[in-house]
Amino acid sequence: MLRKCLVHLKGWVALYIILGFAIQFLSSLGIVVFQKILDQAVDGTGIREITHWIIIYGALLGANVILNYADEYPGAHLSNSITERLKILALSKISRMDYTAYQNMGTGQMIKVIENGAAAGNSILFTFILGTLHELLPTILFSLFFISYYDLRIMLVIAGGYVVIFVITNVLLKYLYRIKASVLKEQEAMSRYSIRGFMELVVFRTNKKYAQEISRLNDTARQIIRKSAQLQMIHEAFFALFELFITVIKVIVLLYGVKNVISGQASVGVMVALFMFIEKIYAPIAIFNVLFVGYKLNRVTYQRFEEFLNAREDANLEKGKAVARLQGDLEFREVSFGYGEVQVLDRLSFSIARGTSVALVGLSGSGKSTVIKLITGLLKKSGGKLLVDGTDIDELSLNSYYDHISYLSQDSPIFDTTIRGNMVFDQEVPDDELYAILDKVNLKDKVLELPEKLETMVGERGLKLSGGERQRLAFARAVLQKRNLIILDEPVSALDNITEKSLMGTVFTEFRNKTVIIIAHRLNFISRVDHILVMEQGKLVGEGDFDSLIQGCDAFRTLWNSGRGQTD
Ligand SMILES: Nc1ncnc2c1ncn2[C@@H]1O[C@H](COP(=O)(O)OP(=O)(O)OP(=O)(O)O)[C@@H](O)[C@H]1O
Repeated sequence: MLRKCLVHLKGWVALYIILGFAIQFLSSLGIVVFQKILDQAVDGTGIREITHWIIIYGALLGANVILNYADEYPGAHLSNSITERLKILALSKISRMDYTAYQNMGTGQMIKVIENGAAAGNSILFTFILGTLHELLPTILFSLFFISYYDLRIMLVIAGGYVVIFVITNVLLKYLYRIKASVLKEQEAMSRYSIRGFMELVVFRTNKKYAQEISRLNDTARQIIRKSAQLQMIHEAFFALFELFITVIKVIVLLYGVKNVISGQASVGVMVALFMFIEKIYAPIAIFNVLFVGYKLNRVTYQRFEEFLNAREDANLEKGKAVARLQGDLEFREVSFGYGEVQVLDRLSFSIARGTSVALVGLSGSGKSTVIKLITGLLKKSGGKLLVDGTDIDELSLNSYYDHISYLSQDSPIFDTTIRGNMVFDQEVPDDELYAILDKVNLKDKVLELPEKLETMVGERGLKLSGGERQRLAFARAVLQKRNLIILDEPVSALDNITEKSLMGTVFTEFRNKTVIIIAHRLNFISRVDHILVMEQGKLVGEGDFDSLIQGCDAFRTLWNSGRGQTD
């Protein structure tokens, strides 16, 4: 994935590296020119000759300033592109991900894995790989080259010392990995605990859950802080170790340098230049060591992101027979489904004829939503056949199937855009038509009252609307879509009885001759549907119209008499 990112940005990468080499070459050349100026001054060369070199020195420094400034642009472009690209990759992964893999991961944990992973990916590519190629490598190469030009032995000692430190680093790294992996796990747990608290203020406040969650977070945070401090100290130890090594080299160079200057074997300029190169080489080698440790640790984080990117995908989204037209005939033939070992549906069989309205009823946990998720292709059956217009759903391309269905779930059926955007996405539909539909779902007056009317932004998950208004707006979208299969998963749970009655009236007129599948706990409108399926513990225990079920199905009668079906 990271390689793909680099290839995608190859032009910028090449420019960034070339600029890095140019900057370091000019800067090293500057030191050599400085050494010449110093030695000529000590030797008593004429001022005209020296001025000539000083102008060259100034020009080199000036050119370097300009290149350094120009270098900022590709740097900023690359660092931002990498993070954003990885986040886009993550969202596009979710668009293809198998639904059960998505459920298993959990939103809070997934967000942390993505955030950490994108940041780690950026550190690996930009900070480590590109940072090494752009700055560290040219600095080290040019410095070693020029040091060897003055004294080959010093160059060899520095290069050898570096190898020793690098080996020690690698040994210590194994210990660091373990701490890092456990910090990551704690961070993901923290995100998992906190994300619902951030998102669902009302539920948490009224259930007085915040105190418990905050105490849980406190424990986790303490672990993270302790382990992160440990990590930081070990990390910094690499830097300190190398600094110590370079200090020894500097003392040795000073000792020999002063001796050679006194005996006339070396010039002051050469000694100063050597010191400048050692200073120059010290920082990148130490930084490389730290970056290398950072890189190895980031790989641990990135691996978790990669596991997410490699999560199972829904093979049916694109592959399979394209659905050009959907009539809306559905048939479950001995369909079974389970979550792991737990069997939820057991050889379920029923048919839904095109153009009919069907209600799925049953006690909580009886398997209604599971049936809907199988019909929408989110869950995959473990046995039997689920036929859509005579073809098994596993053979259909789901993305083409979705062009023909309207699905309204009970929670957040709204997107963070305008009222218009929620109804039509990006289609052009005249305002008159939109208001006519809003009228049908009892939302026209509300929208006309808003200062920005159809252009009003509804907020994240439609939070600026009431629950019932959100559901009615989602209904307006379904009416406008004019699809042949309409799936309504608890569509009226947030509505009062009067609005519910009027909206269900709209359903039966607007969706006449379409296949409509409704899940509902409240059975107020149940006598109006063509067919009712009664579920109990993953099995069908009755089906028929209202009258026949009231007379012949105990489970249905119990549900009806339990008060759910009584209109106020
Ligand atoms: N992700 C899951 N992992 C494991 N079991 C699950 C999962 N989702 C649902 N179940 C189980 O599957 C069974 C059927 O659940 P389902 O959501 O289909 O019921 P339902 O009839 O729609 O319930 P409700 O009316 O409460 O929404 C339940 O026993 C539930 O505990």
